[in-house]
Amino acid sequence: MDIDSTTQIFAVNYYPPCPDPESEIGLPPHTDPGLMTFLLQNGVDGLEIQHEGKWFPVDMIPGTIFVNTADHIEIVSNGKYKSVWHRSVVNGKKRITLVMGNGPSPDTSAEPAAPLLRHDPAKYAPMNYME
Ligand SMILES: O=C(O)CCC(=O)C(=O)O
Ligand SMILES: [Fe+2]
Repeated sequence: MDIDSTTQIFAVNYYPPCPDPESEIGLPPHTDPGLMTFLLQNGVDGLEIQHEGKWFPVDMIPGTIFVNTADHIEIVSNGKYKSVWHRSVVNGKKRITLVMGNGPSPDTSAEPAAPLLRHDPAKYAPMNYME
């Protein structure tokens, strides 16, 4: 995969305090495009990741950056690293997150890395960022 030029996405998420967290969702389940996503937060937890069909809260260590594997890593690694399904729940506190997504340029075709195909068939067809 050619990564001479890249796509960087920067997003700020604001989750206001919610009086009824049980019946609301901050951000619905999704995976991120790109290779990896870096996330910082204001000390208030709310991110959850899915593992074997169940949701688990991320107990973020203060002062650290949380790194999520994203869609292109799954393709390039031929499925060895999965793109993590995640969502955000709300609670009674204001929550702010800074999210930085990193990936190849939009027209770059991502495909399973050739050395990984010596013993295994390709599980993904080549596709570009927008697909
Ligand atoms: O704010 C969060 O906890 C997650 C944000 C997120 O997943 C995203 O912006 O893609
Ligand atoms: Fe995300």
